Amino acid sequence: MTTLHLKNIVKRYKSHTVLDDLSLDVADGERLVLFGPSGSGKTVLLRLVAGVIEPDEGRVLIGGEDMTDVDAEHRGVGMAFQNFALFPHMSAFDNIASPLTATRSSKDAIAAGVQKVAKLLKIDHVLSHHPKALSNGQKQRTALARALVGSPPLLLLDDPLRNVDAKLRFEMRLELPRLLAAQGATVVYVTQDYKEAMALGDRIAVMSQGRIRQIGTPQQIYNAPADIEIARLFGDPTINLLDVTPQKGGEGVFVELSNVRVRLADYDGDVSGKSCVLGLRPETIVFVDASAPGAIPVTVEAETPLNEKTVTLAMTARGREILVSRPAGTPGPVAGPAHIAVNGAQAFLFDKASGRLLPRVDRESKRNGEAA
Ligand SMILES: Nc1ncnc2c1ncn2[C@@H]1O[C@H](COP(=O)(O)OP(=O)(O)OP(=O)(O)O)[C@@H](O)[C@H]1O
Repeated sequence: MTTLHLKNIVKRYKSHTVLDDLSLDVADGERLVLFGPSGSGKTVLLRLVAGVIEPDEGRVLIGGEDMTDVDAEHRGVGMAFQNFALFPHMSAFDNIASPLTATRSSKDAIAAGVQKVAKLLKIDHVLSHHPKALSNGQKQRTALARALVGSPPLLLLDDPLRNVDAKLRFEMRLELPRLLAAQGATVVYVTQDYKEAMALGDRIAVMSQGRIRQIGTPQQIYNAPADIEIARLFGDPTINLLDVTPQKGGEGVFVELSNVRVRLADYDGDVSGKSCVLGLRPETIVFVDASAPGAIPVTVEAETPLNEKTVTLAMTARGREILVSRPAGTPGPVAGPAHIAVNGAQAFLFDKASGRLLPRVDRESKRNGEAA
């Protein structure tokens, strides 16, 4: 295990600033996921940590040591990239063994090391095969095995599941955390898949345009996305976003949806009269009877049954579209008039002009303040 510190990294390609004064601290043994849209700079950042490319400005510290000017092979880093990058003329065994061969380990030690990691990744039966005789999933595991075999204290994984089929990706998403924990390395893991990010990361750094926009645990980011763009990146189906102007009434702050008041318990009067965007996760909305308190009339337009959930598109009287998600197998309306209820305590308010999440009332400190 080791630590990684990036200090004020700048990387430019001609006039294009790809990494823009980026700083990042990864703790000993932490699994940090770099998550962001295509082109946000994730791969460049990883290659820079590996020592494959140099920053224009800033420092890279591994285990507290300044490695900015140290060659890739002397950084003690294991890497696996999305395109596998296996040597085509070598067997899977030799591919996996290559980092150990480079350090002149004994033949027995190499064989034992390769066998152990190949068994862990369930590719011990294809070790004699050349890459062209391996499935994509086996290639991906071979590349991963090569990254793991030298037990590097810092492991860099660049979207290693991108080129594998959905079934294997699902399995690996379950297996990888255990595997990486057993390895005991500090891990920086790149993905464009928010589910993978949430399954694998102790923390997630959300990147966009060469900067880290938010960093936190998966739950922190899901439950308090820093802005609308991040809220949209996490969640399937995507979060509902509705223009609203909160008001203050006797019972606190509320917004009106089809003339029905939805109380926002986590917000105070500061947001009253502001142009806002209300964020509602589809899984926090439920279908209810017309007589239920807070029932909002809608028309059900379409229903999409997926494996684990059913997603319904509903339309309010004012023509606002709302997605509702419920676990598969639970009953709900298929078409026509219906009613939904919104849980205001699980809603977000974003400032419409800046897109930033508006601060919620810290109930704990409020309570303490009142007690004092
Ligand atoms: N060698 C290079 N020369 C010029 N521009 C480059 C080079 N390498 C990367 N870039 C640019 O840097 C930006 C960030 O690229 P990067 O590969 O890091 O994105 P990414 O977030 O990893 O995307 P993806 O998820 O699609 O892999 C892109 O605009 C890319 O075109």
